[in-house]
Amino acid sequence: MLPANRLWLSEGAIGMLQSLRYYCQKTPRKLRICEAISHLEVGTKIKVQGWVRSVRPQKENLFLHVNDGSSLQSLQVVASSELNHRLLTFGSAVEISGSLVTSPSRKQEVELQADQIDVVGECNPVDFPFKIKEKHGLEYIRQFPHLRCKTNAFSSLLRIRSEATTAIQQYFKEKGFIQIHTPVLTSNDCEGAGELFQVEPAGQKKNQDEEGHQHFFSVPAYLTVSGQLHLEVMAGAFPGVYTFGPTFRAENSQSRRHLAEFYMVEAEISFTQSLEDLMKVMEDLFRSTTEHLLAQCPEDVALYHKHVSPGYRDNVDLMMKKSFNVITYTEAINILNSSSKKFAFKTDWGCDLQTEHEKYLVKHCGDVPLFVTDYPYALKPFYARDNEDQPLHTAAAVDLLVPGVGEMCGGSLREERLDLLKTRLAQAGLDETYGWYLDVRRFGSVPHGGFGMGFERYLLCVLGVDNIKDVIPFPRFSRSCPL
Ligand SMILES: NC(=O)C[C@H](N)C(=O)O
Repeated sequence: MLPANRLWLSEGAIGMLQSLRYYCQKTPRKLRICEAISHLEVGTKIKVQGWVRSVRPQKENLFLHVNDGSSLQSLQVVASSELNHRLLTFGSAVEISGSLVTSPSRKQEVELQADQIDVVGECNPVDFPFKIKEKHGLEYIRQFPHLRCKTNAFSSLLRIRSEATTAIQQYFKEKGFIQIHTPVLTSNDCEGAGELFQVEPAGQKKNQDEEGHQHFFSVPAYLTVSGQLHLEVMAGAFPGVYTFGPTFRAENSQSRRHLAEFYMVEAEISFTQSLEDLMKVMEDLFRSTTEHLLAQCPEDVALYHKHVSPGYRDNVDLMMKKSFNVITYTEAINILNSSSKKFAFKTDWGCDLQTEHEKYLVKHCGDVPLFVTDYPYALKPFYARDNEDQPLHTAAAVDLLVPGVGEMCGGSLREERLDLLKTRLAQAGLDETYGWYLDVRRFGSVPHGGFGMGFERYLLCVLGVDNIKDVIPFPRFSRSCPL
C-alpha cells in the first residue's frame, strides 16, 4: 500500500505535468489590472484585457493607459511604435500581452512592456460622447446611461456601491440577522401613501384574463414600496431579519433625492420595546458600512471627495467622529419655529417635516446625523406604535436625517397590541385587507420594531453627491425609463 500522503504518478503523467509547467511559464497569465499594478507580479509575462483610457504615440514608443474597471488606476503600457494601430483609440477594447516590469517613471510603480496588442472592439473617437483628456461632469455623463460606466467617476461609484452592499450584508451577518428575500410583487400598500405601481400582464384589456378574472393575481398587485410587512411576519420566528432590494414609488417627482426605483435596506428586530435599540442598529450600520468603504476603496471615495465635492472628506470625518444627535419631533418643531429663516412649508405641530426643514435641523444641530423621534400619531401609518400621550398625540417612530440629504432612514416600533391595532385598522377601513397582519399578533407575537435605509441616500451622504440619479446604475424617475 502507498502511504496516503504520497501521490503515485506514472511516467506519462509526470511528462504531461512537466510540459504543462513549461506551457504555463511560456503562456502569459491573465491578470486584472488591479493585480497587475500591485507590484507582486513584476518580472512575469502577463495578459490584460480592458479599455484604452489614453493613447500617446511617440517617435519610437507608444504609451497607452488601459483600465478594466477593477481599480481607479489604469495600467501604463509601453510598446514599440510598430505595434500602433489606427483602431487603437480612446475607448477601444484591447487585449495586450507582454512583460510586467518596474517602471522607470515615478508616476507609476509598474508598467507593461507589450509584445502584442489586439484591438478586440473598436471605438470611433469622433462619435464617442466622452473625449480623451476632457473632464466630464456628472450631469453630462448622466445623459448616457448606457455608456457612463466607462468614465472614471461612474466606474468608481459602481465599485463603491458594490463594496457598500458587501459591507451591509457583512454587518447583518455579524449581528446574527437572517436575510429574507421579501417579494417584489405584493398586494399590500405598506406605507399607505398610495404611491403604487400596479402590475398586470401586458396587453390585457381592462385587466381581465381569459378566465374572466379581474386581475392576474385575482387581487390588484403592485411593485413593493417596502418589505417591512413581510419582515414583520418573519420577526415572529427570528430575533432579527433584514432585506436589501429594490423598492418602487410612483412619486411624480423630479427632485434630486427621489427615484421611482431605489434600493432599500430594511431590518426588523424582535423583542424590543425601545426606539434606542433601533437607533443603535441604524447608527452602527452607518458607521460600519462607512468604515468599510473608507478602508476598502479609498481611491474611489477620494475621487468623490476631491473632484465631485471638494473638501467633503472633512464632513464624513466629522460624522464618524461625533455621535449622532437625538431630538423629538416636538423639539424639532420648536427649533424651526424659533428660527428666523423663512420656510416655504408650514412648521406647525402636526405638519410633516419637509426636506428644507430636515436640512435646517441637521445643520442647526451640528451637521452630523440627527434622529428625530416621536412623530405625530396622525402622520404615521397604521403599524406605528401608539405612545398614548396627550395632548400632543405621538407614535414611537424615528427618522434619521443626514447632512445635505435630509431623511435617510425611517422606522418605528410596531403596534403589537391586538386591540389597539384592530381599532386603528377598522378606523382606516383596512381590517379585512390586513386580517393576516392581525393573525401575526395573535400567535406568539412579541414587541418589535424596524427601519428602512434608502441605499442611494446613504451614498449621497458619504460621497457628497448632489443628485440621486448619479449614484444608481440606471435611474428611473417620472418620464424617464430609457433602457
Ligand atoms: N422597514 C421600514 O420600517 C421602512 C418603512 N416601511 C418605510 O418605507 O419607510
